[in-house]
Amino acid sequence: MRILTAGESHGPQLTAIIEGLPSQLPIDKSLINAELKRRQGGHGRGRRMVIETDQVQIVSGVRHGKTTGAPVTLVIENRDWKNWTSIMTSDPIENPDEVKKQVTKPRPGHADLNGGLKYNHRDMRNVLERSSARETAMRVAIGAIAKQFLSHFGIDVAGRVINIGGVVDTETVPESIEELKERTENSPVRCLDKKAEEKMINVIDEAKKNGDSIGGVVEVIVNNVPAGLGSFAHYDRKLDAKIAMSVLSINAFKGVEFGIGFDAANRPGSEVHDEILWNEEEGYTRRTNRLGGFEGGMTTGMPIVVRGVMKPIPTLYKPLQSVDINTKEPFSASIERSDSCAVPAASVVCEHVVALEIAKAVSDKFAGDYLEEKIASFEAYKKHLLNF
Ligand SMILES: Cc1cc2nc3c(=O)[nH]c(=O)nc-3n(C[C@H](O)[C@H](O)[C@H](O)COP(=O)(O)O)c2cc1C
Ligand SMILES: C=C(O[C@@H]1CC(C(=O)O)=C[C@@H](OP(=O)(O)O)[C@H]1O)C(=O)O
Repeated sequence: MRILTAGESHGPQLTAIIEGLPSQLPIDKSLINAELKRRQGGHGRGRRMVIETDQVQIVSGVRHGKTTGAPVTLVIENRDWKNWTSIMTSDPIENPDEVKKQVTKPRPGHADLNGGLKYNHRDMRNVLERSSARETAMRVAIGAIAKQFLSHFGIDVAGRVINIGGVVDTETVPESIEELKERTENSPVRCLDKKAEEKMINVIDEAKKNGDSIGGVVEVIVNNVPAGLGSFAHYDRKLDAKIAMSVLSINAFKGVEFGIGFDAANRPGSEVHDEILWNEEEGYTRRTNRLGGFEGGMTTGMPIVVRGVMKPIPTLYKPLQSVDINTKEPFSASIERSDSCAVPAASVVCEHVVALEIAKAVSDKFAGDYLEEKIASFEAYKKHLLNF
């Protein structure tokens, strides 16, 4: 599967092309829109989310509700475009007043300065438009199609928030993924524990009041993954590595761990590795899942448990030292519209980027140009797993 996204945050639209989906895959647009709505929510989001009501348009590759095997093109319009048309389109030479609106004050923590230096943009709007996490709306739409594909293989993906600004949700994940979904859906910060939820909301409100921002940790769980997705044979076929790359590609994500993750450094091997069991109904299973579903770049058949840490949002109302690239003078940050915490939204994004990597791995392993052909290959492999 190959995927390309394009589009500026305040341009007319986001676009994606997905190539390599099998034909005959039913696509339910309302399920994609429901995921887009989930991404727009969460306590701590800024005013932009009041303007946008993200809806996907499918403009190629799907006919009568099913993929044809041709590239699928998705479009999400930016409602905010109408408020930015002049800034986005006026020529600064013809309209010198527009020069005043150029972005010359880079924000520490955002892509502004490095992007300006690299691409020689003295108006760093040319950087921020594309480095904006607006792009994650399209990543969710693509991931929502990946989830629909995975549902035919019984694979289910869900996510939650486990830390905001140091307030940790220590509640264990319920065994039923449906229960996990329902409980996090009813939380404005997408966590499980109600006491932690209240504290997380307070931490976000406090940060906002102080002109500051706050980050956190999200967790994604993937159930019913067969053993053997990915490969040990070459570095760029290791599925845990691909997932790690995808999680780190989410704006503001700075670290990834699987299962007990970094805590593995503090334990002896006997308290890290997952003992192997066998029974007739399930074949090979594990006594524990401390490695989060991966050994040797391949799935073990246990649930995948992956976490990502998001740094606090860079755009602050409280000034941080920076330099105007024209005057070279220090400045105090001007007040701009921004999220104060986007960790709950990012947990939805994380679910979808992980879903896409799993979908690619399933699609690679189970041959077929149409869905039923892939399912037949998957069923044969499941028999092999039981007979091995
Ligand atoms: C869902 C989401 C919403 C975000 N909203 C904002 C925002 O409102 N303001 C901001 O400065 N950064 C926001 N960010 C983070 C920036 O996009 C990110 O820090 C920037 O692209 C620089 O990339 P890096 O932090 O990965 O180095 C958001 C990130 C995500 C995932
Ligand atoms: C538009 C989205 O998030 C944006 C991500 C973002 C950034 O710098 O990453 C900055 C803000 O953009 P704006 O300045 O237009 O308010 C967020 O609103 C979105 O999530 O759909």
